Amino acid sequence: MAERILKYLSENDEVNSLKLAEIFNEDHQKVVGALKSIQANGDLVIAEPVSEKNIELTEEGKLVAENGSHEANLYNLVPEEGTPQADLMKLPNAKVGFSKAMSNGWVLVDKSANPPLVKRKVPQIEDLVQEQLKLVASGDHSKLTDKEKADYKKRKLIQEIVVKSFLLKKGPEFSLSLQKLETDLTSDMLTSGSWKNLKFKEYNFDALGAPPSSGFLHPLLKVRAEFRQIFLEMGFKEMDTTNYVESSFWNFDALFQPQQHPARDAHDTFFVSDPQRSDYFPEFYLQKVKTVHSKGGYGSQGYGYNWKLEEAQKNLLRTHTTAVSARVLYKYAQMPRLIRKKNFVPLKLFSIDKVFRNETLDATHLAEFHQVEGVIADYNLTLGDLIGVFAAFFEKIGITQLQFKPAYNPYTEPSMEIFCFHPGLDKWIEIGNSGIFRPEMLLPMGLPEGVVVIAWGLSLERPTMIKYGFNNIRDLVGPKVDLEMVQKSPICRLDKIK
Ligand SMILES: N[C@@H](Cc1ccccc1)C(=O)O
Repeated sequence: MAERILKYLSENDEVNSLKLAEIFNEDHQKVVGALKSIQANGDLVIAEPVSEKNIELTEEGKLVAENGSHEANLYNLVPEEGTPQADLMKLPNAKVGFSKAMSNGWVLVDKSANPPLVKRKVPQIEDLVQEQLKLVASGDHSKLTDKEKADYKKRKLIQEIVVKSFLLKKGPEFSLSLQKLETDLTSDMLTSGSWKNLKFKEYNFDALGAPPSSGFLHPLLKVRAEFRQIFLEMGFKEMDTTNYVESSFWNFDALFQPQQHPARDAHDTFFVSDPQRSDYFPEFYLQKVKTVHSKGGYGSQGYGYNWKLEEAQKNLLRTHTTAVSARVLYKYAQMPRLIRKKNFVPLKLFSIDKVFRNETLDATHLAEFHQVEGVIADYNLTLGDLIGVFAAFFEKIGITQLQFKPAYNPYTEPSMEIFCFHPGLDKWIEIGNSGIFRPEMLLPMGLPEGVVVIAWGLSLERPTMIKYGFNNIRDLVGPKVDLEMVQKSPICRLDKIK
């Protein structure tokens, strides 16, 4: 094809690529493809982009061109003696057909009859609409007046399209043949020095690449990747959240949640039946947790109840990733070198993973979801720091308007619910929960007094639903998910809202 184009140009001064496609009886796209490979060889051909407006038939327009206009079809159905209007109106497209046939003066309504009859007003008609649309179909629309074009456009019978093509002329390096371009620089070419005389194909950085046949990332994973990137940019390290099964001890007790706390109830928590219990706990720490719950300490009076090991041993599907934060903070507190007062190494941690709650399922709730959690430990942190970190974190995901509402968590004091203004939905929505971990949680772990830990958590599903415009969580997670949606969803960018 490329050589045919060059030959044609050697005999003619210029030609449009659309015209060439017609002459060669080939697809225009193929001509353009061949043109690109000629251009890769150098300035053999000059190609000026041309864009022209054209009109073409819509799907409905094609039907009319083939079978006649709605008004003509209606007229043809009206018998000599007339027909009841109600019967006529049952036919497809009768409404448009009738009103056009009336305004063309083709039919009339005889109201003296009962029921009223539609009758022919003229003995014969000419279906100009069909004739003109046939012309458009054959590529000639010069006979249509602007008014007619506007009318057919309004009736959605034709549509305007922009046709892009190229005007081709000989270029300064014009030649009749193409040199084969090298795509690889080989060691042979280097040792023999032949590369000096060879022409190399240019990289096409715009190439789309072969579509992968599998391995598409689900939108949730795309948003997770974006959140992870933000945490990493802000200097956070990722916690290992690979164990979904936790003991009640780490999920609740370590977090100073009393054993009668309603969240432990089977209504909210999925308990594991096999293995039902965990046996190993760091004994020294366990005793401290027991004491702080039952008797208090560190300036707290505790809850004053009889803390039971059996309750703490119960295995469950973790209800929040804060269980992992507790484990990691405890481990950290066991590393004396890192937590020594004068050179305490501050911690910035995050995790994004699944949690499980036995909730009533509805359009926005499932029994499992992902939590995005951030934790910072250092001396002298305040609520102001917590708010400042949020401002920075949420700005990176495009949320700039934040509001906080006092809340209650057994393990944080103070606690704040985080709301953001969503310009798309035009309202304030709750996106997360946060707070400063209580001394009753941190001091039994062995963290030095004075170390403050601020933390927050949000769901991954909510921003994903907002970002991708889902109203029902079942469209995003579960057996009803449309796999094509997964393949077609674009990369998520949590762009800044200006
Ligand atoms: N764990 C809390 C979120 C949270 C994390 C850290 C601090 C405060 C709150 C929840 O499940 O909602």
